[in-house]
Amino acid sequence: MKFPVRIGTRKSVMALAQTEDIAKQLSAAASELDPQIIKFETVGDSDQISKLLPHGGKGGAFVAEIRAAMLRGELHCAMHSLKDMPANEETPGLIVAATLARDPACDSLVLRKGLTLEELKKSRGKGYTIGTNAVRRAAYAKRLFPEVEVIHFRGAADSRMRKLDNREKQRMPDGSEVGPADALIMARAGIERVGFVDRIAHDFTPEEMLPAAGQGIVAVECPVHEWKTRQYLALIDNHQSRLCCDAEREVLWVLNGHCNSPIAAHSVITGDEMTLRASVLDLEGGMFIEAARTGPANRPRELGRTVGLELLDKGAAAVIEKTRPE
Ligand SMILES: NCc1[nH]cc(CCC(=O)O)c1CC(=O)O
Repeated sequence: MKFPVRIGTRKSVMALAQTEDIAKQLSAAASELDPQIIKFETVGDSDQISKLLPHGGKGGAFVAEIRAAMLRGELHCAMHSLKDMPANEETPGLIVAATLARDPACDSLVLRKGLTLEELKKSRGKGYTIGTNAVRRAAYAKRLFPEVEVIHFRGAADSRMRKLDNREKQRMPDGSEVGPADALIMARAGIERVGFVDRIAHDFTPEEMLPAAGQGIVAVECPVHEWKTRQYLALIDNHQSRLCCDAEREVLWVLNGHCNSPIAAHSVITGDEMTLRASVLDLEGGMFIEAARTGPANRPRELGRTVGLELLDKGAAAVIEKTRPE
């Protein structure tokens, strides 16, 4: 007897690769399972021009429609990039039932053909454009290449690559155009999942660019009452990922971040200790508030709370409020 498991996902190349990974891990963990991938086109995907805010930010744009389908009982579970899941609002009735083993958490630099990292460094970015829509990446990019122009650039990972290579401009919400981009900053995990690893010119170290909370972790969300599904998902839950997830998301929770908050949080486990670093950046990249602590790896929320409170002590709330969408 086969048990169907209906897994909801967005239908971008990256999202499908992540969902196929879940399906493969479930089949390997329990041969009686028959994972089925149910594809959704979300507002966040179909509208590639607007900033995400009109759709309720990342959480609203990408996560809400699939969550609603789960709550209606149409799905057993759903794939999310943990990074895209808001941490400052709970969805009653849903739980993160599995976090897969983490892929690299770092951000990477991708360059158009003909441009080298040396040239970008030597020029301090002068005369070049870097495409990203993340305030965090923009702020770090400005610190690394002070004279670079950061331009709004969004779309699925594979379509960003195509726009870079074809030297396409990016249309803006008000009808104007920016670009083309000379370089992009994207998550290494996403680049790997869409098959463009050979285009990576540089992996940023955590000192150069601290990743977003949850970056590189695929999460499976599930209705709390789906006991059978939860039991199966427990088989593919990775303990270390879960600890990092809890620590990094606690920082977001303490800071009451919003979808556009310039917050970074990244944890590393060594033996039975965890080191958690987090930062809050102001929009122009002029101000970096940072905190780092090491503590027992099996107390991730305590560590997250300590680091979050230290950031607040150092003035993080004012910076976060400044960037809050109207
Ligand atoms: N916002 C889109 C998104 N959500 C998760 C990833 C990367 C993969 C991951 O962090 O698991 C990306 C693309 C990017 O940030 O470049």
